[in-house]
Amino acid sequence: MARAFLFVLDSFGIGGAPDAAAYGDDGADTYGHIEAACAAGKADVPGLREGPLHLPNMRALGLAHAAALATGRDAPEGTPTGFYGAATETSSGKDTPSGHWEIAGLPVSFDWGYFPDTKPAFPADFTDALIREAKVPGILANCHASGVGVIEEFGEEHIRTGKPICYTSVDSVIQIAAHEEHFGLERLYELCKVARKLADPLNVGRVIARPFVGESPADFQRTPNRKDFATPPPEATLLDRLTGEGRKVFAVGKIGDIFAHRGISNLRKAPDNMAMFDAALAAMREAGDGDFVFANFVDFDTNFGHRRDVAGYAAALEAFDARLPEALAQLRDGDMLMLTADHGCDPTWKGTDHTRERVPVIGTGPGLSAGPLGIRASFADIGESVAHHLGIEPGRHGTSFRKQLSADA
Ligand SMILES: O=P(O)(O)O[C@H]1O[C@H](CO)[C@@H](O)[C@H]1O
Ligand SMILES: [Mn+2]
Ligand SMILES: [Mn+2]
Repeated sequence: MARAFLFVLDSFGIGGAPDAAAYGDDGADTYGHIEAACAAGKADVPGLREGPLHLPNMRALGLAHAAALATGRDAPEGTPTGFYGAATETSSGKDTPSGHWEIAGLPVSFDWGYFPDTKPAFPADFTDALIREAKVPGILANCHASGVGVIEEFGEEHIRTGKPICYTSVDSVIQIAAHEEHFGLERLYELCKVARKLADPLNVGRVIARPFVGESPADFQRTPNRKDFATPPPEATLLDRLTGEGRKVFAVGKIGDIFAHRGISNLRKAPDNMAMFDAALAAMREAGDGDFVFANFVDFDTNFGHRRDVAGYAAALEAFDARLPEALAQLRDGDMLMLTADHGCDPTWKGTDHTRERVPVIGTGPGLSAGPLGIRASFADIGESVAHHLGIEPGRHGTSFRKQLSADA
């Protein structure tokens, strides 16, 4: 029997999406632009990082080769030790649930509900019902916003009035920021549950609790107690199919929230990428034959992509890459480790939102052959390859590339 480990570097796109122009993202390339900025000395922050982007372990697996495939650039020198390809998203949303559900074999074929970039952004019916049912004195913001800025702007008024800060973005989200102590963390979660119920008829992908601490704009800070209230996937995902066969699915980081806690046998959350890496390694040690470890590393997106912090993103990639050998050292016969992403969030791009990009598919395992997988037509090929590797029936979407990885294929 086999085991499979899939690590999602949240927002680590590699450019080249054929439909990027439709999103205003033509040319967006998270990896390519970070690498170029580093090479040009524009991501030198003494004490944090300096010099060219240093990702020796992901490059060895084939990251730069995958990026060349995605963008049509010339392949770099060297022969990767892993299998590598680039995957194109077929779901229309460039958001986290769309990306992850498609990776797990379920492309999103319906349209999410979005809110217009107007003030107010939320329909009056929704806002009125939220205020009434959650018994809050009103709401603040009610617009498109970036999470850190909106807390700086409305945080003090929120503490004074008890009105939660409600905002959205180009994603299908309702985000609610509230102070962990003045408003209360549990109360914020309860408020989000009311918002979740009211958001269902609007087809909104996620309601997100964004707790923060601090007393003034100078020291307001979001805490790791963020919680996503996602709508459940409309069909069985790889996770449901695996647990339905009695396999264990270990969800690390945000994975549990993204799948509305369906198809998950074992949940591990952690406050940051390095702690999530520890949690992923622990799950790898515990996984038995036929089991699946699915981990999301969210700091890339939340702390650096949306914040358009190139040096921070580069440093986070370098820290992740430096730990990859620990995961590789855990691999035993029958194992497959893959790295991918759910969308882009190019820190050199305009605005603060995600960017439409292809994602890398790189991986390895004892006995799996190295070499190119080409451009995969859907992220679903990743989940289908996991299904194939773990020996369960194919799903309805995507094409497995697992056979290409057999030495005897
Ligand atoms: O600016 P913050 O609050 O981090 O918001 C970001 O986080 C949300 C969820 O990933 C996205 O929709 C994006 O708007
Ligand atoms: Mn994401
Ligand atoms: Mn994001």
